[in-house]
Amino acid sequence: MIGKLNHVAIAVNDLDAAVALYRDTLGATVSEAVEQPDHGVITVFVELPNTKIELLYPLGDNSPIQGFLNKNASGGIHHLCYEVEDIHAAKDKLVADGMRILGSGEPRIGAHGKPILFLHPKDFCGTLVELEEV
Ligand SMILES: CC[C@@H](C(=O)O)C(=O)SCCNC(=O)CCNC(=O)[C@H](O)C(C)(C)COP(=O)(O)OP(=O)(O)OC[C@H]1O[C@@H](n2cnc3c(N)ncnc32)[C@H](O)[C@@H]1OP(=O)(O)O
Ligand SMILES: [Co+2]
Repeated sequence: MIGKLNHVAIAVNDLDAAVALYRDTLGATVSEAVEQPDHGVITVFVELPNTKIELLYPLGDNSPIQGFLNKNASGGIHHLCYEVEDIHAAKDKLVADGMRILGSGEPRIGAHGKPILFLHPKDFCGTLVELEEV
């Protein structure tokens, strides 16, 4: 079902410092910061030859990453995003297999303008998983 690794997301407490680290210290190509009000985060994408790093910073009072940052003061790997061809077919199979879809349970539009959904970390080896239809 899953295809390529679309991105690895890292939650950060200092977005400017994280951008400087990837752009200036590691020499990567880094996007502008984009507010994602529907998701309660600000995103910066770091382009790598084989995948992307998504730097996440909280936006608003109810950011879904705030609890994670409260527990991880230095930030840390927040989720992995795998590509799927048909997100509704993927969702139906996962639900049939007893996996929990987070939020409303229905796909939403993500940072790349494509449908995404999130799977509960307790169902996936302690790792929050995002699926993105490509
Ligand atoms: C920009 C759009 C999009 C894209 O296109 O790329 C994005 O990436 S948006 C990114 C931000 N959005 C989300 O993360 C949405 C899905 N996340 C959630 O719904 C919540 O963050 C959560 C996963 C349900 C966690 O909610 P929270 O309130 O912080 O914690 P809980 O207490 O409910 O956590 C239960 C349990 O799970 C552990 N946990 C929490 N977050 C993670 C994580 N990122 N990775 C691994 N484990 C995680 C948490 O520690 C709790 O465990 P216990 O302490 O053992 O109970
Ligand atoms: Co993501």
